[in-house]
Amino acid sequence: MSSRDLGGKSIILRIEMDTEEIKFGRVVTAISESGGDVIAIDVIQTDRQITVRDLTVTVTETTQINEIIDRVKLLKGAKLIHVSDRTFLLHLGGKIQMQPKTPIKNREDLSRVYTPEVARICTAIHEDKKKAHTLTIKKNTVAVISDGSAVLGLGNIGPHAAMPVMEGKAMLFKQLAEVDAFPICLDTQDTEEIIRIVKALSPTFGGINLEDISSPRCFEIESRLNEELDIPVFHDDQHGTAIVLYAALISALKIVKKSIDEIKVVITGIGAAGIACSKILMAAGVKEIIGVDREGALVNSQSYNNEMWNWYADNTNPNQLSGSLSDVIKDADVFIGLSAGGILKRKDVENMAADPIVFAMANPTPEIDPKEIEDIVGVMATGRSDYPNQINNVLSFPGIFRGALDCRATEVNEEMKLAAAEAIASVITDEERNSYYIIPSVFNQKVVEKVRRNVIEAAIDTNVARKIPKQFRK
Ligand SMILES: NC(=O)c1ccc[n+]([C@@H]2O[C@H](COP(=O)([O-])OP(=O)(O)OC[C@H]3O[C@@H](n4cnc5c(N)ncnc54)[C@H](O)[C@@H]3O)[C@@H](O)[C@H]2O)c1
Ligand SMILES: O=C(O)C[C@H](O)C(=O)O
Ligand SMILES: [Mg+2]
Repeated sequence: MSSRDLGGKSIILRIEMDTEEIKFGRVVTAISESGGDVIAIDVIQTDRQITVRDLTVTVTETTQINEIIDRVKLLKGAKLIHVSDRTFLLHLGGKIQMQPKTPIKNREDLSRVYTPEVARICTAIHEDKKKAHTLTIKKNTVAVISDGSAVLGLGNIGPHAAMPVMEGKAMLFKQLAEVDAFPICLDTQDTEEIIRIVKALSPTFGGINLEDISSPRCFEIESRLNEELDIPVFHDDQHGTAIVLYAALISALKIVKKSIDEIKVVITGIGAAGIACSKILMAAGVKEIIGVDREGALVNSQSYNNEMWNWYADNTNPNQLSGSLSDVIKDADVFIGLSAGGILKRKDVENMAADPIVFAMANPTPEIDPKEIEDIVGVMATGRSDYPNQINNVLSFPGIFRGALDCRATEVNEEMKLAAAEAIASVITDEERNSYYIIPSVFNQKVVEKVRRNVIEAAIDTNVARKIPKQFRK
């Protein structure tokens, strides 16, 4: 695969040219020398001397966009009128909208959906609260709630800046699983206040997907809400990620022919995702996990100002390896990155055991660029959609909530999470599996249906389903 196939971004440059001063070919050459690839040309206006063209240009790195702009501005006879970034264009006005299910065409419709007839529905729900599940959007609606404190790997960028990610999650819920999801970004990072607000919002929703809330606050917020609410509360960055990671690791180990109880795993970023992934791997039989955060490997001889880290240090790193990532990664079979872009070096991967598995899952920039190590890895994966092997929680959250809503589950318990991981892993057959295809694509239609089915079965088996969907009745 060429580097151009990976991570392409495109911009449209509107350029006015004085044909007596500059030839079009010079403009194209300048763009390509700055790393851009002109993939389409639209003539907007032309007369004998002046022509205006829109050039669609793809780049592999965002930094190349500025280089191209600066270079074109220097060309004598060419004037850059404007630059449109297609990603920004797509975000104008946000990415989702509300739509009524039925039109209000006349007075009769009006009195049904609204006063006076709607009052009968309100009274029915007042008399039997369960009816909210059938007579309101609660049946099919999930809140995607963030406080903007750990947005992708961008960190604490606040609630306004978190919104595009939450809108994106809402789109995916709808497109992949027909779940109506509503993004809500809170202007508070106070644990108690978040718990209070989410509880107060909960009557509207059939489930709560917590997103991009940093650790350790995310643990308390999720567990308290789960105790206090009767609808599923699921922190996507913890469990959604762990489920998909586990499915991908089962598959990758088959390729490198290693057994789960013999591998040494190094995980960077001992936050929400890193801790949840570690726990699922321990439950699956991994014996040696070393967690590395900013100050190096977590060891139980140290006491941390973070209860989760103290627990983590007591329950991992059996050989008490200490030091930096480069120190502890020697002979590791698996690297799992859930920290920040660019922190893993080629030298570190060279020091790993034979056929190393590298899952660099930080978003949007992975811990290492796959191109740097493609010749030395056994299996490589990232969290991004523009590289092969996308290990991203989008493979789990749509199907999990689809299943949970369909059986009106009161929670998403451990059995349901494991069942979801098995469902994802089962989509790829032994014949299909190869090092570039360890995990199904987000667009593989079998994923949501298999996850949904497994989640409902596990919910029924563990008595957390309040409704048995028809196809599951014995
Ligand atoms: N691919 C996926 O599906 C997926 C899912 C969840 C999270 N992630 C990614 O994982 C990362 C962490 O997300 P989170 O929700 O756990 O956030 P978090 O804030 O809860 O945890 C991040 C942890 O990484 C540590 N960290 C940051 N920079 C580091 C560095 N240079 N070296 C070592 N440790 C470092 C932080 O100290 C923190 O403990 C983000 O990049 C996020 O995009 C990916
Ligand atoms: O949003 C994503 O792409 C995955 C994950 O939830 C993350 O925070 O990185
Ligand atoms: Mg997230």
